[in-house]
Amino acid sequence: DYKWKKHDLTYRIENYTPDMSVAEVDDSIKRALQVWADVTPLRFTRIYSGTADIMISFAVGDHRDGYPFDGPNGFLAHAFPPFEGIGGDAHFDDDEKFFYRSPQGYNLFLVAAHEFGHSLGLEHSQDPGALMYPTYVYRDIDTFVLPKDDVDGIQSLYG
Ligand SMILES: CC(C)C[C@H](C(=O)NO)C(=O)N[C@@H](CC(=O)O)C(=O)NCc1ccccc1
Ligand SMILES: [Ca+2]
Ligand SMILES: [Zn+2]
Ligand SMILES: [Zn+2]
Repeated sequence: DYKWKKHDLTYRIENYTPDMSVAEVDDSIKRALQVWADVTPLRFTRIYSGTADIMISFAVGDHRDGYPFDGPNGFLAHAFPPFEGIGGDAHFDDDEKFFYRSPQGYNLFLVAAHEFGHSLGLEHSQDPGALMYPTYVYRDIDTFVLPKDDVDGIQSLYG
């Protein structure tokens, strides 16, 4: 079980997608981390330079980590479990169209919340209602509540 040995984690947004405004990306990322902070002792602090525990970036195709992206659709993003170095980092495929609030395309908040589950040590879930289910499902982000399977999963690591 990979898990963070500390509860105060830092994150850094290294670059931005042209699909959304900077403020919309910042808010989506912040709220996606808050989903997990709400149910654990974990706290997330944003930094603007240097190396954060969770380095967040948008990339296309081969971006030199051995897991190249694949153009539109297919893989949307990936994140590394909490081991040293690249562990925790989340990469988003910028060949996707990310949205802030529209049900079309892919909602950045939902994708990021899923990825940060991986960044914190969660694997995929078999529960079709879980956020950590392997494939993206649109959900109304205004009424989004972290499904029980995901709460149980993260609390088994950091409860
Ligand atoms: C084997 C991994 C690298 C596949 C990758 C993933 O799970 N990233 O976390 C991924 O991009 N999965 C696609 C689905 C797929 O490739 O079939 C996805 O939609 N991931 C983002 C996602 C999944 C569930 C809820 C929200 C977002
Ligand atoms: Ca893709
Ligand atoms: Zn990557
Ligand atoms: Zn995943």
